[in-house]
Amino acid sequence: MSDTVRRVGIVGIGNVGIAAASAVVHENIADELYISDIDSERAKGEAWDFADSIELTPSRTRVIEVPLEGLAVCDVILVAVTERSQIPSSSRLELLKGTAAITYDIVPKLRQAGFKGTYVIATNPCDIITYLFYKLSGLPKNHVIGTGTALDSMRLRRQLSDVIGGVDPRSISAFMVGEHGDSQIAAWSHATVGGQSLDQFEEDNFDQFGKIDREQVEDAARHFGWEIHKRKGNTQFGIGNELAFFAKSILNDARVVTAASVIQNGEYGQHDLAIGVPIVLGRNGVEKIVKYRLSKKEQEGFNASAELIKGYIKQTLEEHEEPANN
Ligand SMILES: NC(=O)C1=CN([C@@H]2O[C@H](COP(=O)(O)OP(=O)(O)OC[C@H]3O[C@@H](n4cnc5c(N)ncnc54)[C@H](O)[C@@H]3O)[C@@H](O)[C@H]2O)C=CC1
Ligand SMILES: CC(=O)C(=O)O
Repeated sequence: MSDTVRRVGIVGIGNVGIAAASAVVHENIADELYISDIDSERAKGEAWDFADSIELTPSRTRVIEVPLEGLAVCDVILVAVTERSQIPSSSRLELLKGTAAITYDIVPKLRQAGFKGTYVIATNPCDIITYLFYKLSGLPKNHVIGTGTALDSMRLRRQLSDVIGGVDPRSISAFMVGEHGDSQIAAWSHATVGGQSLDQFEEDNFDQFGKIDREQVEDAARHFGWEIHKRKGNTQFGIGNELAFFAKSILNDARVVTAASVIQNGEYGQHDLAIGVPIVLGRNGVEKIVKYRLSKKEQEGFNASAELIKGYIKQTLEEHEEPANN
């Protein structure tokens, strides 16, 4: 990582990419922001539009449009590619064919161009695409990170906040784990409010808030993305800010605990896949996977989610396997 100039890259400068770019610029996360899109003219237009606003931003982040290989100089590359305006009708998994093809195209090129930094991937289906980035990039496990259930976890804390009297979601520690998709589950066994276990908080405040309908809260968090999708055709600000937060945490060596989709080494009994779990995020990317002792029911849900991801990974690898060279 460069000590002086902080360089962040974004590949795919559509709804999500542009929201991430805006957060990077307005939070002074990078000195230089490199943006790249297959539609290079559009990306150039976005870069020039940012240049127009520089007097009014807290930083002087230079936004520069580059060809894909130009991203290789970055410390962190945020990934928000997809076939333009492809809207899944019921599951993020519907995007896999298109986004896997883009992944197989761009990652070897960036590898060839010498990228040695950290990838942060939002592209859906996030866990499977993250795994493909790991396989194709030649980078160590800790340098390939999917946003995974980070956004879902923010949704969970906000939904929970709503039913416990508006406690600031930042004072709540609660994570969704598993697939960034329908099979994700809430790790209720490890949820805390101001450091107090959620169980104890619920008991102490029963008179005021009654019993927390955990199923309803979890379901609302799991499906909230679709509620937004139904109304505006995409989600962008939650994930755009999340991507910028990941970049900031890496560049500042924040060592913050967040959910993310990362390659597993058996921490949750699973190997050789990317899946959402809590991690410590810092200069080295995944500094540590935080090992929860999930309840039996949670572990079963997590395992089912992992099996689903592994099935799609296997299928995708088979589809892209080079024919045997006889
Ligand atoms: N992980 C998460 O929590 C979230 C993930 N997403 C995902 O983020 C991705 C992006 O979504 P949107 O920005 O709404 O899509 P979009 O269609 O607005 O933008 C995608 C951009 O990728 C570009 N692109 C396509 N192929 C490319 C290539 N080979 N090289 C460079 N650029 C390429 C397109 O030209 C387009 O500008 C989707 O996969 C979406 O499902 C969206 C919201 C939340
Ligand atoms: C689109 C998506 O993955 C989300 O908003 O959760």
